[in-house]
Amino acid sequence: MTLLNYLDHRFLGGRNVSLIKLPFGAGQKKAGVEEAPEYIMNSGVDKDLKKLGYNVEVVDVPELKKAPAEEGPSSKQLYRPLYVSTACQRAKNVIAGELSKGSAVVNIGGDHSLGIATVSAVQEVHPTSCLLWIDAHADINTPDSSPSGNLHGCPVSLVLGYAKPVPPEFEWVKTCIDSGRVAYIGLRDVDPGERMLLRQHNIPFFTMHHVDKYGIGRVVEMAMAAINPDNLRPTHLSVDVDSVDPSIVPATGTRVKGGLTFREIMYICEAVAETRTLVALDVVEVNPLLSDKEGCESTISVARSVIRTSFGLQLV
Ligand SMILES: NC(=[NH2+])NCCC[C@H](N)C(=O)O
Ligand SMILES: [Mn+2]
Ligand SMILES: [Mn+2]
Repeated sequence: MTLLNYLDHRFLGGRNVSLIKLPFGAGQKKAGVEEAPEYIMNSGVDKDLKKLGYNVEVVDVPELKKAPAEEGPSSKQLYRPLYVSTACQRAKNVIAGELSKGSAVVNIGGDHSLGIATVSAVQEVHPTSCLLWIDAHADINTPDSSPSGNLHGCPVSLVLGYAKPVPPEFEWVKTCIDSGRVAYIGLRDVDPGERMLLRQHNIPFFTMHHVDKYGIGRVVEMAMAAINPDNLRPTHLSVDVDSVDPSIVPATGTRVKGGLTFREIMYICEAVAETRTLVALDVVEVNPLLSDKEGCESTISVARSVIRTSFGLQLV
């Protein structure tokens, strides 16, 4: 009997994974999310991946912690647009560099404004890839529709080209993906402007209501059928840990009740691993300062499990 090796990737020749530490948190206002890469790395994710047979490279981008001297005026009511833009431009270059070597990347945030960088980099190197966004939130506010001014609520609108006019700080961001290659799972806190965009552009989204109604198996099947039929596209999986229920992921800045169970998030990662199309994984919004020791450990262990499972832990 021959088994398909779990390392047989459809798009990548080698078995190289770059773990990229992105200590950045100015896409929102709570301190601590920039400390997460250190905590997540210390949980042993590099050893996990080595055990699975990968060559692992750890890349740090420590300069993301340094804010520009002056924020400068912005036309919009955005929080720290210059800092977010500068950091994302830097992160994008580092991520694209790793992807260009033929490696898969794990982008360890940091807050979800880094999605501007991760999607830009993935689409530059793998221009046909699809994006599966796992989140309680849609993060598709435009600078105008954003209720908070926090850019971690806006990355998807920027890469889809929906932010009009584009704030001057983000003119470098290309419209690099189209609505037919983006799907969401886990939504349960969507702003009115976001709902309008999702409907207007026909973006497939599966809320927690759909997860309850159809079960996670059908939901993942429908989401992948919409954006990656027949696994012909590389996959970018962007996991905001607040997609998971706050009872097991309390250390995050925008908790919303009624999230994915541990098995449901693992199922998503397993199903993506099984496609052998994963080129990039984001793990964002862990904030170790927002919970007690136990809550923090639980959150980090979920982040660690997301990484090793997406890279094939359960595959035989
Ligand atoms: N990546 C996140 N946790 N995003 C939360 C976004 C919350 C809200 N929709 C906003 O725009 O501010
Ligand atoms: Mn979120
Ligand atoms: Mn998010």
